[in-house]
Amino acid sequence: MTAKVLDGKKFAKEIKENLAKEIKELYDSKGIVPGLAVVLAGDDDASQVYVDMKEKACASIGMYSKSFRLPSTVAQSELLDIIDQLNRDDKIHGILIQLPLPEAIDEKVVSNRIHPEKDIDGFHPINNGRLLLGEGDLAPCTPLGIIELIKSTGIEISGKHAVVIGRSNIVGKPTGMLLLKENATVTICHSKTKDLALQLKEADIIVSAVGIPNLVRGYMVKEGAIVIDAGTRVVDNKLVGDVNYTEVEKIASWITPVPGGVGPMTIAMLLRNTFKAALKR
Ligand SMILES: Nc1nc2c(c(=O)[nH]1)N[C@@H](CN(C=O)c1ccc(C(=O)N[C@@H](CCC(=O)O)C(=O)O)cc1)CN2
Repeated sequence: MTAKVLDGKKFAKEIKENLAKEIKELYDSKGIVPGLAVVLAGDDDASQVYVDMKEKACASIGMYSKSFRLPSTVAQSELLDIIDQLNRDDKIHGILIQLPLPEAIDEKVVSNRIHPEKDIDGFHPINNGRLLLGEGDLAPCTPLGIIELIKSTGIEISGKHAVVIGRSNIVGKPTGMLLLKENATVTICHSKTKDLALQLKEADIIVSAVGIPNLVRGYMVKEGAIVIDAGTRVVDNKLVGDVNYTEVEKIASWITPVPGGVGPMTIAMLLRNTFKAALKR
């Protein structure tokens, strides 16, 4: 068997084209233009690229965007003031603090300052709590993109055994919750998991999100599994995931590439969350 490729880049483009139509309809019917504010602090190269990508994506679908590019020495109080101002700004429906933040800044304090209705990253404890309860609209973007990719295979998630590798608050845990909401039986593996291969062998769906190249090998994967690679690591100037693609594509039914799989879906879901937040106003 050779796995079919889950082309996140192509799928994200289709989602953005649909959103562009919906944004036009929203403007024509209610005069509302969804607005996203992106706050970047520090000079992390990858973050600069992601913020540029977000600005371009907004412009391409007719969404208003406003960016703040602050030095790594920015005071936490200044960041909080900016968020307070954006919380009050009627043109802004979504606020995103690009992670990682400089070390001196408390990520939790800053993220929690965003009004839950404008928290299009879905990181606020209120939105996390809603996700845990199987309610709410604003879940984190990468996990939402992962679910969309799995659904696009046409394979029913309900009743399947899904194994998520990684327990981060941004990807692993919320992906587990979203899979549970879709009635999968979910196992979350992490650095203390004793026998990863044993867990994976029973998985119909594997989502790996740890940033360890070559973690998921061909022999660990069940024939016909869907394998989603949300890991990212730069090795020799190249972006690589967690999955040994060459080995796993021979066993899986569907597989995401890195790059071009989960990454582009993150931005598509960010735009969709911002649109949803604008609809609620
Ligand atoms: N506030 C947030 N910060 C971060 C998030 C997030 O969801 N919210 N996620 C990541 C970075 N990220 C978005 O912010 C992101 C990562 C990767 C991609 C992407 O499209 N990657 C491409 C490759 C792009 C390239 O480097 O050339 C791919 O995988 O094909 C988009 C967004 C951490 N911070």
